[in-house]
Amino acid sequence: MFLEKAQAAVKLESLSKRIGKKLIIDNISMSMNFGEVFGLLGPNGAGKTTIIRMIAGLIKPTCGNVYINGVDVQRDFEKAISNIGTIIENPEFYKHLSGYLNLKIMANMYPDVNTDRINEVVKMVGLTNSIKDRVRGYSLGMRQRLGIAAALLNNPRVLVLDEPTNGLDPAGIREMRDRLRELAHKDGICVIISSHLLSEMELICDRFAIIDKGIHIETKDIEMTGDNENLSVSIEMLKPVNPAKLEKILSELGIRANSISETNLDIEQSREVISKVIGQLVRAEVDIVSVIPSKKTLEEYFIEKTGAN
Ligand SMILES: Nc1ncnc2c1ncn2[C@@H]1O[C@H](COP(=O)(O)OP(=O)(O)OP(=O)(O)O)[C@@H](O)[C@H]1O
Repeated sequence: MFLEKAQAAVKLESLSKRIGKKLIIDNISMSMNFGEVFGLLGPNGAGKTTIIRMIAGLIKPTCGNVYINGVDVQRDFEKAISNIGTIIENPEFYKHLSGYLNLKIMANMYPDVNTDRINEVVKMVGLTNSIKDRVRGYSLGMRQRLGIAAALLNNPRVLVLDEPTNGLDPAGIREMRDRLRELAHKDGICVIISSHLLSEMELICDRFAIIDKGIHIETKDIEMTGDNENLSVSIEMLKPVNPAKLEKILSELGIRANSISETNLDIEQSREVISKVIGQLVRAEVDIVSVIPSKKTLEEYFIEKTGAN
């Protein structure tokens, strides 16, 4: 267990892919860990699917290496790939059969997958109550989850999903998010997903890499997409206050607001200064209703980093 934690689940080392004259992936290096949901974020055509296909061993890199749990995919393909469960394209099922029978048929492809394991993966993706129903009656979200169950049959340590939220409604996306986070955080699986739907990725991922035109722009913790040093907050007041009074309080602290009205004050300052402002307002008998931090969205962050419009 200790070894698994120390070892990257997936390591990309100077990875490039050229198709014809086009350099689709340009010298990408990054690592994904066990127990995390890792996102590949980028606009259409950025190269996310190409990276995922190389991780899953479906296409070969032009140069560089992919290691799965320390095993080089090029050198020891079978051993490396035995650690991976993947859904790259929409999985096909026999619609007239139950979810359970579909899994049973797929389980026959593996030597060690028994009924217990089938029941286990069904539970992991939250399909226990409907697994005996025909797939024809499943919602898209349920089919996606059945696909994940199929990808988990062989007990992979790495799960790779290309655009898993595609086409799902908000409830389906929430369900998918909860399942994927549980697989990572509870079962210790490294879950890698790609998407260009930034707001959803912000909710699902622990870390994400921004990819643009085949280039790795940077990797970030989701927690760090908010401004590290300064925090933007909106302070709402119960009763109208003369803005001049508010301005005076701020100027005594040597700061200015982004905007001031009789009932609202927007400031962007360090946590310490924000705390002082709140203290001064309270001492000046300004009744505060709420202080709401406005976190930078992933979308704003992404646009800032890639200059995309
Ligand atoms: N077999 C191929 N032959 C030629 N070009 C290709 C091939 N596969 C991918 N590409 C090109 O490589 C680039 C990256 O494609 P890729 O599908 O990896 O992007 P993506 O980030 O997954 O995009 P999307 O979000 O639209 O799925 C695109 O410009 C695409 O046209």
